[in-house]
Order: sequence, then structure tokens, then C-alpha cells
Amino acid sequence: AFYNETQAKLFLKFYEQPARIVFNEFMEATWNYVTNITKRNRKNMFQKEVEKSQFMLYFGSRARLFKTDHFQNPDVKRMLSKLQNIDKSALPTEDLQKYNRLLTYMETTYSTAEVCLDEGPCIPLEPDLEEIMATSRDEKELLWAWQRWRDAVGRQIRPVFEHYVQLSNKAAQYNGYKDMGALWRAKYESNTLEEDLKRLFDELQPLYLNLHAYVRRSLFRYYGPEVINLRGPIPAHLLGNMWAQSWDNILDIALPYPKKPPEDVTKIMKNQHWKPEKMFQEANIFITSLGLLPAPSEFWVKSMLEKPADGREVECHASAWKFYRGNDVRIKKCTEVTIEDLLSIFHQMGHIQYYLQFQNLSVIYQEGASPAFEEAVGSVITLSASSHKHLLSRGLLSQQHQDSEEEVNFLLGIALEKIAFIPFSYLVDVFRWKVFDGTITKSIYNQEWWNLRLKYQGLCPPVTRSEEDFDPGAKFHIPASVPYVRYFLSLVLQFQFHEALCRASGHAGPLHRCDIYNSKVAGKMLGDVLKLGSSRPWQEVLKEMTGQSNISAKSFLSYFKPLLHWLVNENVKQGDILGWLDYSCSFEE
Ligand SMILES: C[C@H](NC(=O)O)C(=O)O
Ligand SMILES: [Zn+2]
Repeated sequence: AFYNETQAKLFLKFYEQPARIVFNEFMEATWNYVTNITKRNRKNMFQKEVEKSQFMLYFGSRARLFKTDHFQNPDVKRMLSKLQNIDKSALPTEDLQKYNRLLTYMETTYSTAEVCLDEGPCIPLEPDLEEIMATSRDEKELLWAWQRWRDAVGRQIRPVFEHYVQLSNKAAQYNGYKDMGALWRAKYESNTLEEDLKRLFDELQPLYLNLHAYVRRSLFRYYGPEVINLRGPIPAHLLGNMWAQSWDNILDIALPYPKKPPEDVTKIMKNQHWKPEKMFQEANIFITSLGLLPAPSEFWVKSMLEKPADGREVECHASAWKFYRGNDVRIKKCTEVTIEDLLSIFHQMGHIQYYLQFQNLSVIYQEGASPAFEEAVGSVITLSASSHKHLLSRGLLSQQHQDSEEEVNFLLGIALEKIAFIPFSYLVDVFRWKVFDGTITKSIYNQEWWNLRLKYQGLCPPVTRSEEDFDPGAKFHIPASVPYVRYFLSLVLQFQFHEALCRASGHAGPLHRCDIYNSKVAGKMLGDVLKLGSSRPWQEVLKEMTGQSNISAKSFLSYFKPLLHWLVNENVKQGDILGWLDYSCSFEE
């Protein structure tokens, strides 16, 4: 029996209140676990997870009973169709409980892993191993940290990951998708997603290839010809980051004009006795200067802004949380006083702002217009916050004027974060989509991961890898089953937003000098997007904001145009080739 539109409206109305209660209890239980990893908290989380899944199965299956073809109200149709995708909750109970155990085992293994020195202490990823990867310039020490982290995490996760893939695909099929990759891609409401991704990647390739060649030359000068092959890929442990996903920590090695080094903002923050709370207040000040909503008092009371000092095990990977109860929004982050963490806090506070802005919508619409929109909001604010003009105005820089060479140094610093991230953010889900659709079978997980790392990033493993290893498992989002292509799309989107907001704020001149701080016009433009949540297709939202209905790399390219010219000239001057004709690190015969 198919029900009519009036009954559909009642059904959706009836859904709201219980949904808020069930989701709130689930979020509280999950929060309690990740901020205090104990058996009891895990058991409670599993219990709440089952309850949430039963609730979603009840409503998701009934939502399929409505024939909406002749319905008049587009909202009712959109809400019913969103209700139908219940992800892993579609699994039979014992499969679901097994799946939840696998997921929690992988995520907790990652979050509690430590690397032990031969004699002496064991050190965790945050902050210790990340600090080594960011600041050590000793190739052997970098190799030690890089390899031991992968031994401690990737190898443990590999056997479980194979079962996770099977159960993920089973859940996807229950929801009517051929595999979990298809279910993840469906969130973008686009039947041209994969070609759009390929087009954007190709448009950005010249930027990446020129940056790669230039950084390879810089590393060659620093570490010498035994370590760097000027015609080959770059060893993955030398880029200032455990996953070589962003290279901003090796700006000192790659600085275009070393006689004009930029001021060290981290040092200035430490000299000014910045504390984590002040870093969050700084982001709040920026956001409220746009006329957007302040972080509510509950945020300051309930968030975990630092790694607890009481010995508790916590999940340190930074994330923003909503609890389906009005102003109860929180961030969990093991904050260190560094510029990198300050900018990461701007990113997380962008998620918080989205939650605050869409809280009056139906629960069904309380998410970003697309996962990429959610990621882009905080990052677009960070683009202004990291500008020379803004840091100067906030007393985090003292040098008034930036000459053209200093400006190249600045742009290279932003490029090491944003341009380096292009291929990494693209390949993580290219890998996982192939794993889910069966192209990459479990016997070749690691070699296929490194094939993609070579093909797209021009990186190679600094030591021989085998199928005992599972290097993708050493990156949070894989054991945590968090999709990643959202960050690639956000990279492009955040510059498209930035250009629109800068124009709205009355900015004139190069895009990289824009700071929308204090612009109520820009704030309103952004707020209007956030208030919509996922109630409208993201293409419509993008058109209203920027005038374009498709995601475009034009803004990204124009932001870095001055730098591309400089890089091309530099690479020609050095006689450097773009790309990596050779295919392996020098150590391999
Ligand atoms: C870019 C992505 N950010 C996040 O997870 O918050 C990462 O850390 O890899
Ligand atoms: Zn994010």
C-alpha cells in the first residue's frame, strides 16, 4: 500500500523529535568514548549505535513505501529520498555489530598506537611523531618515524580492513548501491562527479608539476644526490608531514628568497604566551567580525581543546561535533601552539558555524550542501586569516610591508599547503573506490596504493614495501572510514568561495592579498549559504552565491597565477624536468 502526500508530511513531522533524541544520545555516547577510551564507554557506544540503527531502519524502510512521483511538494520528496539512505544501519543486527566492532578496532588502534624507542619511552602520533616529521631535518630520523608509524598501525589494521570492505559493500547493496564507493559518491547528487573530478585535477596539474619539480630541486640541494633523484619521484618521508599530504613544514628548505625569510608566526605565538583557548577565541573573533554567530557558552564548557593531562586515552584527530540539541556544538582537538594548529582551528570553527546556522532546519537537512561545502567553509575563512594583511592586523606579524620577493615567499608557503594537497586529496578515494568495486583486490592493496602515490603525487616509499604493510591504513580517514574526496573538492571550492566573498567585501587587487575580516557583506553571503544546510542541491546554492552553477578551478588558478610564473621561470632556469621519468626511489635496484 502506498501512502499519499498528506501522510508523508505527517510521517516526516513525526520523525523530527524522536530523531533528535536518538541522534543526541548516540553522539553523546560516541563523544564520551573518543574523549575517554575505556571498555565501558565503548560498550555504551555500541549500545547507542544499535538503537540509532534500529531507528534509522524503521524510518528508512517506511520512507520507501511512498510513491512520490505525483507529490507536489519538492521538499517532501527530497526529505523522503534522503531518509532512505541509511548506510550501515541497513545491515542485519549481527552483521552491524560485527561491523561496528571492526570500525572501532581500526579507529582505536590508530588513535592509541605508539612507537617505542629501543630503550625508553613510547611516543604517540600527536604531538610527538608529527613534530618529528615537521621539524626534523635528519633523513635517518625521519625514516625511523615514518617506518615505525606504519609498522605500528598499518600492519595491525590490514587483516581487519578486508572484512570492513566486505561488510561495507554489503551495507551499500542493502541501500541499493553496487558498492560503498557508489554510496559515497551519491552524496554529491551529480551524475558527472568522476569526470568533473578528472577535469579539475587536469586543470590543476601544471601547478602541481611545477611545484613538485621546484621542491625536488630544493630537497636535492639540501639532502644531496644520494637521497634525491632529479628525474625521479620524491621519497615520501622528506616533505614535513607523516603522509606527505601538505608540505608547508619544509618552507625553510624550499624558500625562494632565503635572504628574506618570513617571520616565524609559531615563535611569535609562543613569545606572546598564546594558549589553545586563545587560539579558539581568535577564530571566534574573526567569525563574529563577519556578523556570523559566536561559539555558544556550551562550546567553551564541553569541548576538548587540548590533549587531557590526566593520562586518559583519547582520539586526537581534530573534529567538530553537533549534538542535535540547539547550541550544543563541540570541537575535539589535541591543540599545540603553532600556526598550523591555529589555521586548523579556523577550519574546525567553520564546521561549528555550519552547525549553528542550520540548527533550525529539519534533522534531515542538518548537513552541508555537499560534504565538500562543509569542508570549504572553514577553509575559506582560513584563506583570509592566513593572509599577510590579516596576521599583521592581529599582531602575529610585525613587518608592515611585503616586497615582491617576500610575496613570492608567502605564496610558496600557501602553495606548499594547498597545491601539494591536490593529488593526495584526489587519490585517497580513487584508491578506496577501486577497493570497494573490486578492481584493487586485497592481495595488492599496498602495491596499488604506491602505484597511485607515484602516478598522482610523484612520491615513492623511502624503504621497500610489501603486502605485509598497509600504508593507506596509516592515514586516519582509512581506519576511521571517513570519505576523503570532499577535501579535494573543498580545495577548489574554497578558492571559488574566497573570490566571491572577496568581491562582495569590496576587495580590489590580487586575490592572495584579500582579507574579508570585518566584512558584514561577505558574512551575510556566507551565512545565507550555511542556513540552507542540505535542503537544496549544492549546484543551486553555489549559483546563488557565486553566479556559477558548477565547481571551477578558475579561482584557484588565479590566486596562484603570480607564483606559477615564478615557478616556471625557476624550473627553466634550473633545467628541471616536470614529472618523474624514473619510477622509484634510488634505494631500489
Ligand atoms: C585534510 C584533513 N582534515 C581533517 O581531517 O580535518 C586531514 O587532516 O587529512
Ligand atoms: Zn573538516
